[in-house]
Amino acid sequence: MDRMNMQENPVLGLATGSTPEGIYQGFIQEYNKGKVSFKNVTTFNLDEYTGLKKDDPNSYCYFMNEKLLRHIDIAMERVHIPSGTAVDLKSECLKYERAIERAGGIDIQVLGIGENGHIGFNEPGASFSSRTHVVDLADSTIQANSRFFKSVDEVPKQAISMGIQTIMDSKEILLLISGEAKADAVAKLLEEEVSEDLPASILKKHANITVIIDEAAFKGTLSASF
Ligand SMILES: O=P(O)(O)OC[C@H]1O[C@](O)(CO)[C@@H](O)[C@@H]1O
Repeated sequence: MDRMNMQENPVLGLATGSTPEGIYQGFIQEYNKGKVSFKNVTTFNLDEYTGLKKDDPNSYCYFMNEKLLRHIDIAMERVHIPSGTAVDLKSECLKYERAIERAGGIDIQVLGIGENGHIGFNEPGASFSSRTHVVDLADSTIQANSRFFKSVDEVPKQAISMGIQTIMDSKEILLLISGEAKADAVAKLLEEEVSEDLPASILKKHANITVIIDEAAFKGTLSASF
């Protein structure tokens, strides 16, 4: 928050999922206290399901509005979330990359991690050189995210996601890891080499990353070496 205040026009990369909700609550609290304004903040979200309309309660657009955007003074024209209902998804991805470039790149990217080590929706096997693209969701991701849907069959099978290179181009990354369900991914991160089989492993090569992890996700592995 302090660093955000220091910059005149910060560009924030935002994530969805349960993990960053506390940060968004913090933003809203600081805004309500009059300590921070989001008027000059530009945001880019990591990803969006394909096929869900913006007002679908399971879309990431809806999530962002509910959890953060409608509570603060951000200018909606500065908010960027890929459109999962665009007629031409490929050109939507290109448009998104260009918009990030035009904004001068992402200053701080807030990031979570999937149970299978995905970042954004870049599943195991995704190329480290990928840019914003349409992805097929892994079965394990569909299962994990089915908790938000009425049934697993309703979970979209595809999404638009910033690519791994897009994420790595962020000037700074804040990686948040919470809960026992992430413990295996964390153990692999600590033990295994950097490999496309574990998308989050590339983060070890980022020059400016902060990791905040809770005890449950850490599961007693006390010799982290990022
Ligand atoms: O924080 P959660 O709900 O475990 O989500 C894990 C990750 O999966 C995604 O939702 C997929 O986009 C990430 O953005 C998120 O960090």
